[in-house]
Amino acid sequence: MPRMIAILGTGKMGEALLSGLVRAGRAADQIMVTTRRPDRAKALTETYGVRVVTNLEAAEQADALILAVKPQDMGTLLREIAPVVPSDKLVISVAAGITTDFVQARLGGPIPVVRVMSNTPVLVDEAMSVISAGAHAKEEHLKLTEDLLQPVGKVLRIPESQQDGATALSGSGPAYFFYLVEAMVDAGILLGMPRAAALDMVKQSIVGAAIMLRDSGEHPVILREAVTSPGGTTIAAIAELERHRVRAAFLDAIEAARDRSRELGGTNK
Ligand SMILES: NC(=O)C1=CN([C@@H]2O[C@H](COP(=O)(O)OP(=O)(O)OC[C@H]3O[C@@H](n4cnc5c(N)ncnc54)[C@H](O)[C@@H]3O)[C@@H](O)[C@H]2O)C=CC1
Ligand SMILES: O=C(O)[C@@H]1CCC=N1
Repeated sequence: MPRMIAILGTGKMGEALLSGLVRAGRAADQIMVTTRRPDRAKALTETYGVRVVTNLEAAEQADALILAVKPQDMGTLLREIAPVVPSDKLVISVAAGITTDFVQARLGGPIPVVRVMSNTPVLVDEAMSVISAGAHAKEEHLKLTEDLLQPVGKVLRIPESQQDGATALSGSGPAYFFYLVEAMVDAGILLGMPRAAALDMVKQSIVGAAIMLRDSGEHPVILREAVTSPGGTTIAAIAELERHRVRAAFLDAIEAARDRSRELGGTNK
């Protein structure tokens, strides 16, 4: 395990990872964070007891760097820290679209880079994190990355060529489920239910369905068929979803997210 870890760019994702490291038992004095805003620095120190440092201090002093700035800010950050990052430092990038080649080229030298796409359920130790090794990252670097991420959820190794797809599927994935919940609650309102009651019904349904899917080992088609009585209510709803081409909309939507991930990597200089 790296003795000192630094998170550079501690926004929503950076903080989610920070909270996971702390819950997993890492001492606050073994984590450094960087931010752009002084009020954010104060809040992170007060909440987690971690040291807020500059990007250069983090890059010099930490054994592993987690880069969690937006893809659009990655080029600037890498240019800033490149002069002080030694070639044996593990660099983990969690940014959508940013390739390990992009990071290596800007840091210079044979730096071990691991690309990660996680998601916000890191906050409840139920993240889906997918990881890929850059050209100079070895088994030990993948193992270290897994050790960091396993306490906050599931970790899967994938080829880097699948990272943009995974970003669209599991990185953005939680947002699709929240969107679905919003839409279903609206349907409850349309049917005359109080908002709070509709939200309770939908939340418990999605949690129950998610746990069945995870724990039963059954295929989702089987689970859906078990709900769908012949001539019943569910098939009436499914018929409307099919009529509105909701499945096709998901295929197009996730393809668009994959394309946007590629674009974010490509447009950054
Ligand atoms: N939000 C999400 O669900 C997920 C986000 N990601 C990735 O995580 C990264 C961050 O995303 P969010 O946390 O949503 O964005 P965010 O905007 O909340 O966080 C980025 C943070 O980096 C800081 N920052 C920017 N440039 C900096 C610099 N040079 N030095 C220090 N701090 C700097 C910003 O002030 C901000 O606090 C992105 O690359 C995104 O693709 C990955 C998976 C899921
Ligand atoms: O929306 C985004 O760009 C980030 C990457 C995956 C989830 N959120």
